[in-house]
Amino acid sequence: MTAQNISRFWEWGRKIICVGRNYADHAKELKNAIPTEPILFLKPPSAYVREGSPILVPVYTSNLHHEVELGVVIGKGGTAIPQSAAMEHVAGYALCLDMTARDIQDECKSKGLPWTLAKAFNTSCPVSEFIPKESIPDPGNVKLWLKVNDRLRQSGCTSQMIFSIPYLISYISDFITLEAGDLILTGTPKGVSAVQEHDELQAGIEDVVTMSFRVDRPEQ
Ligand SMILES: CC(=O)CC(=O)C(=O)O
Ligand SMILES: [Mg+2]
Repeated sequence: MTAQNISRFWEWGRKIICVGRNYADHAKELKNAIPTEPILFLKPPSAYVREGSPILVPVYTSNLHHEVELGVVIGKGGTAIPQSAAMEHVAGYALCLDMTARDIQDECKSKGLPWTLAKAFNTSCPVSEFIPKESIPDPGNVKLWLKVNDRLRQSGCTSQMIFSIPYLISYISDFITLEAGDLILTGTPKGVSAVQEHDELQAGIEDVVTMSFRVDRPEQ
């Protein structure tokens, strides 16, 4: 195997592990209980989409939501990683969107079914360029924002997370072995809302990165 460059982590074909309801203000806006333990779900590597390519609205949803999130890129794998060593496993970060077919998620929730079709479809994980670890000295205190067609929809700070990044790395690695190239989506702050075909999404981490994506329908 040729040497892989972590700054192109989306090409590694590794796991995307997502944390749900990690911000109390978002849990409340969807009338969900505040979790006492992290809620986890997965996206496949085929969910990645990079700037220059569109976010495609699945044909089966009429309520596709944006969720802006800080992504943590794992640089060194491990199992049962203690919180005290967790940050040694981080290579860097990425700004991410957890695109969610909210109507499908609501239906799955009411039937007690998994969220796969709501969360893991193609292009459900737009990502920014790789952000080296040194560029975000305190990942527990960074401001995230998202605009749709120039209107601010989400603005939050990772200091509002219920479970910290070291806690999440340690918790996840107790159940799922982390590997270099894995990405952890750390949850979204409040302000999630629907997007439509032709919308322009812009998102950023204050003073660090911005990215933009257009929303489209797949060709039939
Ligand atoms: C209710 C959700 O979709 C959970 C989620 O993904 C989040 O970021 O919170
Ligand atoms: Mg999310």
